[in-house]
Amino acid sequence: MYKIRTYNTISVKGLNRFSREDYEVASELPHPDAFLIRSQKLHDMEFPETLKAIGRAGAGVNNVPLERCIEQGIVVFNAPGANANAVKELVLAGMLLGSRDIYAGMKFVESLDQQDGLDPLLEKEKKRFAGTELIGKTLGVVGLGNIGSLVANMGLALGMKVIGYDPAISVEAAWRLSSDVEKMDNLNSLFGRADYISLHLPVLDATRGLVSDNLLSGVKPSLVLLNFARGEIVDNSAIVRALDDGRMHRYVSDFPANDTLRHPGILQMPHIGASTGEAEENCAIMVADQLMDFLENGNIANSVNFPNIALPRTTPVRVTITNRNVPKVLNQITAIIAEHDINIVDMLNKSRADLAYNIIDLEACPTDDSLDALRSIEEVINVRVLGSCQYR
Ligand SMILES: NC(=O)C1=CN([C@@H]2O[C@H](COP(=O)(O)OP(=O)(O)OC[C@H]3O[C@@H](n4cnc5c(N)ncnc54)[C@H](O)[C@@H]3O)[C@@H](O)[C@H]2O)C=CC1
Ligand SMILES: O=C(O)CCC(=O)C(=O)O
Repeated sequence: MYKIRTYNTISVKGLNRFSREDYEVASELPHPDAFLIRSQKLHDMEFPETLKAIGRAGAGVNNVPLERCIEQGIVVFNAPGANANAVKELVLAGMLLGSRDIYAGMKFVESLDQQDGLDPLLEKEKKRFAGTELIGKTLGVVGLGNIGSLVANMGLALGMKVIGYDPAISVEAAWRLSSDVEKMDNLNSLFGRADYISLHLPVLDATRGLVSDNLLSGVKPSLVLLNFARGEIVDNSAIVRALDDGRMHRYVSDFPANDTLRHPGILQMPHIGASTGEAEENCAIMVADQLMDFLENGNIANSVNFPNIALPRTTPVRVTITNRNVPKVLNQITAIIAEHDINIVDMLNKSRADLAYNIIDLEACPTDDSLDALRSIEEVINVRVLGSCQYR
């Protein structure tokens, strides 16, 4: 029986992927094989020894200590693209909220009491809530991955001029992106040209505090900056300074913080970019399927720290081995298996940065001695036996 410990609200459709015969799934569960999480912060948590995988039902993995997971041989999965449409649609709402004074207008209407002269009052006051249109304006998109490429294409569909910046765009994302999106190789020029800027990049050491006084020094006073990426990418004090000095128009953010609360130029939402039934389902299903294929078959898809790897099952007995990616480990592994007279029927080895991962299908169950020998190789981080001899 595999054990999945859940954190946060995970869609039932995803949880139902785990069969009741083979999986125990609960929020309070000792000795879990895997965690299934959304925004749960794991940096300060000590991991149980049994933990083999973490499934992040979403895109951003800044809540997971990736380096520690590499050291401990824990595979971290995410759900690339599964919530991208939900975020794109909320960006559209953010752009409209940033350019028309919808929110203030609605608050004004809510403040009114029943009265005889309602119509003339509305007609008199409505000029306070006038705005501008999106058509013809320039949208700058920073980060052209799953979400950014959808936002960029949406901007074109709305009749906007779209400029984009992504120094590490993937081949798939580049294919998704319309050729009408102008590629910029300089972030300062993008910030100088855009009327709307939408951020869709991950928070990394290199992107923390990226939107700073420097970038905001040359922006248009009409600028609406949208942050549905992460709060840490933006220096909030620089935003407040730019708004207070009239150097930009609005900041629309999915990441409220103490220093941005109640500012008239800041419109904030409680991190709801991915909060739609569809996105929650897509993410949970994708990650549940990935966790099951890993736990049952050792295959890895959409990992952010391990190589992606899949080998069709050729025998009922499969061993997976994670090791540090240095020369000669594979030789030692195959030599030990041969010394114990076990035939290898099929195997696959892949590496990613400092890690290597092996899937080995065997003709017979490995003996305790052979497993001890494999585990004692200095660079081996973990060894799992899958299939009919899960005795260790
Ligand atoms: N508000 C919300 O609820 C949600 C927020 N997010 C956030 O949005 C981020 C992006 O999500 P996806 O598009 O799904 O990820 P993705 O991985 O598909 O795309 C991220 C893109 O950012 C690019 N990038 C990396 N460093 C960059 C830099 N310095 N400048 C410009 N581009 C850079 C990458 O090359 C990649 O193409 C996530 O990392 C997460 O933090 C994602 C989903 C929901
Ligand atoms: O699970 C959520 O609601 C957060 C989504 C998110 O921020 C992400 O996928 O990166």
